[in-house]
Amino acid sequence: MTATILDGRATKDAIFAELTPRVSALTEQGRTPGLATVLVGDDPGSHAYVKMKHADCAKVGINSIRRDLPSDISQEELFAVVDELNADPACSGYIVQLPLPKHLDENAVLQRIDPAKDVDGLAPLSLGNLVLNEPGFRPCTPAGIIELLRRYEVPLNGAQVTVVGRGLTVGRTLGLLLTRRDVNATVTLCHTGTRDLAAEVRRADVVIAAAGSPGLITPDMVRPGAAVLDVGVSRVDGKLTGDVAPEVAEVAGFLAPNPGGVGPMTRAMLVSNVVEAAERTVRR
Ligand SMILES: Nc1nc2c(c(=O)[nH]1)N[C@@H](CN(C=O)c1ccc(C(=O)N[C@@H](CCC(=O)O)C(=O)O)cc1)CN2
Repeated sequence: MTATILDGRATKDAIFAELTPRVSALTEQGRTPGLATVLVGDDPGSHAYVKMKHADCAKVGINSIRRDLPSDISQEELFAVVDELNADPACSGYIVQLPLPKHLDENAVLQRIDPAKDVDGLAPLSLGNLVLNEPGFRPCTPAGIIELLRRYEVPLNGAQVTVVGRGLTVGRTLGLLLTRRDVNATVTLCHTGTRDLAAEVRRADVVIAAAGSPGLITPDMVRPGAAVLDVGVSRVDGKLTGDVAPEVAEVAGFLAPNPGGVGPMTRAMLVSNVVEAAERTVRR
């Protein structure tokens, strides 16, 4: 068996094609959406992601604003940038690229983002809305994973999903989205304290690997026919390496590779959230 590839790049392009007329309609009304990014420091991965986000904006006709800041910026100086973007009418929404340098309080920064502009869905109010099942922006990677599975018709209703990794941007928030009534999956959230990871992965219909541990998921751990999504990011000898061993493609029914799977979907969901933020904004 060779897995059907869950092609995140093609799916992102399809989503962009759906979003472009909505952006054009806003532009005709003088309400072109604007995405701002806040990038602190010189981490090459973060720089690459931010560059891709601005290229995406250009593709669909969204304005972009960049705030690239030095790694020794103080908390107060960073707050001032956040406050400026909260007040800027040209900015429909913005993201603070994570992780931030260790001396900065990430949670305090996320807390300061205007919830109406939180297109990353990672600020406390957005996370609270997710827990309470209230409308609001959803975190981009979990939303992208569910959208990718939906478009390839991988069943989630009643499915056993094993998520590996409990980070904020993927595992923790994905568990909340997958267990909503409208998705209805049963979720096992694994982490470094999980006693028998292989057993948890083996009983899954869908495996989402987001541990950042190269080659962690091996073919013997995967139930034949299962859907496997590789979200882990590590650099091995300068090369992007995922959590899923390449041989898993011979056992899985569906595979979201890394790169080319969930990463582009994260960006598609971000652009979608920016368009929604601009549509919600009442003209002054
Ligand atoms: N504020 C946030 N910070 C981070 C998030 C996030 O959702 N919000 N998630 C990750 C990084 N991330 C988004 O910022 C991200 C990861 C991957 C990709 C992507 O398109 N990857 C490509 C390949 C990239 C490469 O070759 O290096 C792919 O998978 O095909 C986009 C965005 C952490 N920080």
